Amino acid sequence: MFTEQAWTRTERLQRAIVELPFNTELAAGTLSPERFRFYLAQDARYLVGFGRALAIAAARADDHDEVAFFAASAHDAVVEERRMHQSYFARFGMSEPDLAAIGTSPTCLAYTSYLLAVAQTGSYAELVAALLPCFWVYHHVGTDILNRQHGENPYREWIETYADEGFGEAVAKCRAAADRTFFTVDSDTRERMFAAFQQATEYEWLFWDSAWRLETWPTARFRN
Ligand SMILES: Cc1ncc(CO)c(N)n1
Repeated sequence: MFTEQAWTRTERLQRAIVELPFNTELAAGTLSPERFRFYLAQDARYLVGFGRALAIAAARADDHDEVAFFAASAHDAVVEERRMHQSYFARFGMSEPDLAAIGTSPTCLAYTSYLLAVAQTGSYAELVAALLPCFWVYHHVGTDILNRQHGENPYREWIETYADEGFGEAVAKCRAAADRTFFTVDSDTRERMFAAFQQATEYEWLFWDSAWRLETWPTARFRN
């Protein structure tokens, strides 16, 4: 099976993700609103890129269930992006100008560019492997954080979205697509699938870490 092996190969990284300051403070409810707002701004942009990569996966899938799964997920990513705009941005006191003032971070641009590059120039197998951590790592983090909850947490709704059973079903479908595809490809492509899974998981680590650091472009000071 691809998915079990891919998880085992990234086990240390998966543990490091759950233990990142961003996630431990999110779990404790002590994360600063500034860091969460920065994260929301980056994630809204990420979700559009992710949605596009999912739509390409839908177009390239050679299995009809996978066409339906990736097309529905593309829809959900963009709908989720809009929901974030409408509810979270209002709740966390973000206006459109505030959002525009937070530039797309190097990590956000790198992650979405990576997914779109694999979508355009990689194989379908590699693309499925690159998309899987976006579902699986999020669900893993969401579930882990939910299990650590006792009492009030201002970030509870965000936590529940990703710990949700519906999101868990998406993880199962994406895993099934990756495992099915793995059996149909040669050994070189299989290695590329493991590498893509690792790469995307590293980007997941970077995404939370960069939100924690309020990451900006060192070159921003040269802009007019
Ligand atoms: C960075 C990132 N990865 C995965 C998800 C899950 O959709 C998300 N919202 N953001």
